[in-house]
Amino acid sequence: MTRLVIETRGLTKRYGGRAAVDDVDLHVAEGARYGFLGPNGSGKTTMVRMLLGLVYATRGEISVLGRPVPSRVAEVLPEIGAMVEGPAAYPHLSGRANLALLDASGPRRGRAGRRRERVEEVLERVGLGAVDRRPVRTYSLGMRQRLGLAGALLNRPRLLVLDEPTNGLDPHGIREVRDLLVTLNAAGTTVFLSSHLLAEIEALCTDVGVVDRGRLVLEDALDAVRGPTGRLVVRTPDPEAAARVLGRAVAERHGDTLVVDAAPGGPPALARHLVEHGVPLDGLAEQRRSLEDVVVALTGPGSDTARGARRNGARPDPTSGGIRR
Ligand SMILES: Nc1ncnc2c1ncn2[C@@H]1O[C@H](COP(=O)(O)OP(=O)(O)OP(=O)(O)O)[C@@H](O)[C@H]1O
Repeated sequence: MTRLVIETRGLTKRYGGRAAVDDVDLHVAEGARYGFLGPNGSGKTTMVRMLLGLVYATRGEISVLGRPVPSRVAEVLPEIGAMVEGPAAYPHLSGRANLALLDASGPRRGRAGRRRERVEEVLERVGLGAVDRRPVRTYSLGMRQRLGLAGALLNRPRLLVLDEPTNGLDPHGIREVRDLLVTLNAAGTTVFLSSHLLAEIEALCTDVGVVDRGRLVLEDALDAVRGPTGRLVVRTPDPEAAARVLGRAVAERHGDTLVVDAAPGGPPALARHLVEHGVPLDGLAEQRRSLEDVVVALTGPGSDTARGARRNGARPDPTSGGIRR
């Protein structure tokens, strides 16, 4: 049985009459890269803060690394690396000096030399090693974000809990953070991150939880969410000929790409049929549902989650179902 490193039951946080987090049962398996997806204001930060014992729930239970939170949160914090809502740092000190302070205030032990090594190591890991001794007030937002991530790594944590870790990063920085999280995860760290970017979760995560106005509307493995649509995607330098040969089986056409209703025999039979009729092929693949389609289907096209997902860079892709023109 898979071990859960985060589990909540009926977790609810009310501010006045309004539920910021509403009756959420969350399940984060050990070894996962879990994306908690929702638009601004859907309750992500509140959830992250409750997991870390920074905000108390109105109702419900939380277990992190097998211990109840908040009652035994002090036991688990040394095993967690966290970054919540724009990392705080002393602006007049360098990134190094900030990390050294953080390290000294943490549970880590060791001689001064070892502590210095630890700081250098995490600075290198997040790509700030070359940033010399500039004060943090001269850092860009992306650099501050990396510094926060470096702080989260000091513990060599078993679990990383990150609230919008790529906020403020340029595409290059986003890719670097993604690669870093994949590397850490491959070495055994479970990653829980919140994001309002559907494309980011699709690119990085193994599991997804979708939150809409405080409620968890979907939780599953991304592979399961992105199941086959029953159609095939054909790429060909001669789409006219392919369209003639395939006739009514063609459901959609976009440039050199055709989306075709699957026939008995699947991709091999279709490839044979096309080649026998002289249609050259560049590619043939099963079409899979996109996370965007699933989110829209669950929350409605006008929902905050669906709109936010589209606004924030989910690109139409014919290899995924639901291309819209
Ligand atoms: N301390 C607070 N007092 C009152 N309302 C709050 C408080 N913190 C959050 N809320 C409300 O709870 C809801 C969820 O906020 P939360 O910050 O958790 O969402 P979020 O998904 O993290 O959004 P964002 O990405 O904008 O931070 C919002 O309506 C917010 O206004």
